[in-house]
Amino acid sequence: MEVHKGLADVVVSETSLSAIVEGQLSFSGYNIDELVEKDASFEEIIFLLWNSRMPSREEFAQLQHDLHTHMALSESVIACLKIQCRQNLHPMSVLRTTVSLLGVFDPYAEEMDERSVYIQAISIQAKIPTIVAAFARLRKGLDPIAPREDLSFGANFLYMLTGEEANPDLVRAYNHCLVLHADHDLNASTFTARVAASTLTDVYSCITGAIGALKGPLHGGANERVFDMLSEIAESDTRDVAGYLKTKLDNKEKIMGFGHRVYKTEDPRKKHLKRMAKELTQEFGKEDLYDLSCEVEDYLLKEKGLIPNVDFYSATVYHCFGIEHDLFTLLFSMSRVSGWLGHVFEQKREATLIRPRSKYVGPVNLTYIPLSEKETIGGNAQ
Ligand SMILES: CC(=O)SCCNC(=O)CCNC(=O)[C@H](O)C(C)(C)COP(=O)(O)OP(=O)(O)OC[C@H]1O[C@@H](n2cnc3c(N)ncnc32)[C@H](O)[C@@H]1OP(=O)(O)O
Ligand SMILES: O=C([O-])CC(=O)C(=O)O
Repeated sequence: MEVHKGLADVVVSETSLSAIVEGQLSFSGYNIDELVEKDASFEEIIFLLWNSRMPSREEFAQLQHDLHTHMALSESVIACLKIQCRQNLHPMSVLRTTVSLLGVFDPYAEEMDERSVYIQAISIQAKIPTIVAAFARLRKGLDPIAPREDLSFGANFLYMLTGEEANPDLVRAYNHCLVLHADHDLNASTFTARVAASTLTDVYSCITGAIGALKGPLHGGANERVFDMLSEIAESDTRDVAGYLKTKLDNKEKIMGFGHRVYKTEDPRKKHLKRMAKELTQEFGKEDLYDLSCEVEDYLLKEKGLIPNVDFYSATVYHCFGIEHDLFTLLFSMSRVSGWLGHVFEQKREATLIRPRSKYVGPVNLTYIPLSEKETIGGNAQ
């Protein structure tokens, strides 16, 4: 039995959502460079990932309407968020629990017909930004802000965080982030969603599992830790980039935001995020953060041949949006959920159970001794 550790390079399904070919990333045939350069809206990408084609104007308007209809949170969900504020929980755990909880309040949650599944999907997609913004405010003792029907998906999130409309440059940059993070082949969280969907379970279960997988530091959780690392270097007395990284590498620690299972020369999303990091740090007088990031990138490429992944420069970009660093991975999930849902639909249509094998390497032919025949430790029978 040949073992494919980590399923590296194993092709387990077909997809028409995203493709990585010769280092280029495309969504249903549209290169991400063009989508970003021509300012495709994140809502168009949601439609694209769910339908494998771009929307007409009418379809786009309908999707926006559906999103706005489902954005608001019920009092019950807000009450549960308040309870979670009192615990020392990571915000990704709060999101995971709250998305699962949405299913409790959704009368369609256990229905499997196409219309019900669409309502479950649109509700999850629409509510995640509202959950994140409400949680960000509640934990500071502030009231949540209701979503507005006249704002785009990204603008609404930034508005619900602060109660102020964000400036158009920031909204544009945030839309680019949403587009860039939307889907990415069979990454770990998408695979998690597809494994769950392959059992024909409900949509809430699939997305709850995917959020749990994205939270891990080797996946989406890296962006938060990138910021921890940059802060640690910046706040140290010496600001010794080379010394800091060398010690980590000598200790065989992984540097967050670097390395990738598929990309070995460049992550095609990086150039966009690096450009945005440069522009936004200039706008907000945080050039030191950008310069430090470039120093880290140069050192790791030169010394170890390591390249930044999507999580490296996104940390600096999200910081410039004024977002607390423990919420960074939630921003990622706000976008990636569009891809997860597209994959859930695709997997349900494929209707094949995902069930690989493992090679057994444990002991064999042991003799079972009943508990009653076992001596107790120290000889004292209970
Ligand atoms: C959205 C995303 O999920 S992007 C990824 C986010 N994750 C991170 O940034 C966490 C840090 N990176 C990593 O842990 C890894 O690069 C992963 C998990 C992303 C990819 O892992 P794999 O494809 O299994 O690569 P693998 O671990 O085989 O790495 C190959 C070599 O590069 C080294 N390497 C890879 N990434 C790093 C890193 N970030 N820091 C230090 N060394 C690294 C490995 O130690 C290994 O070295 P070796 O051959 O001497 O043992
Ligand atoms: O594809 C991966 O393994 C990780 C990644 O870059 C992503 O999920 O965006």
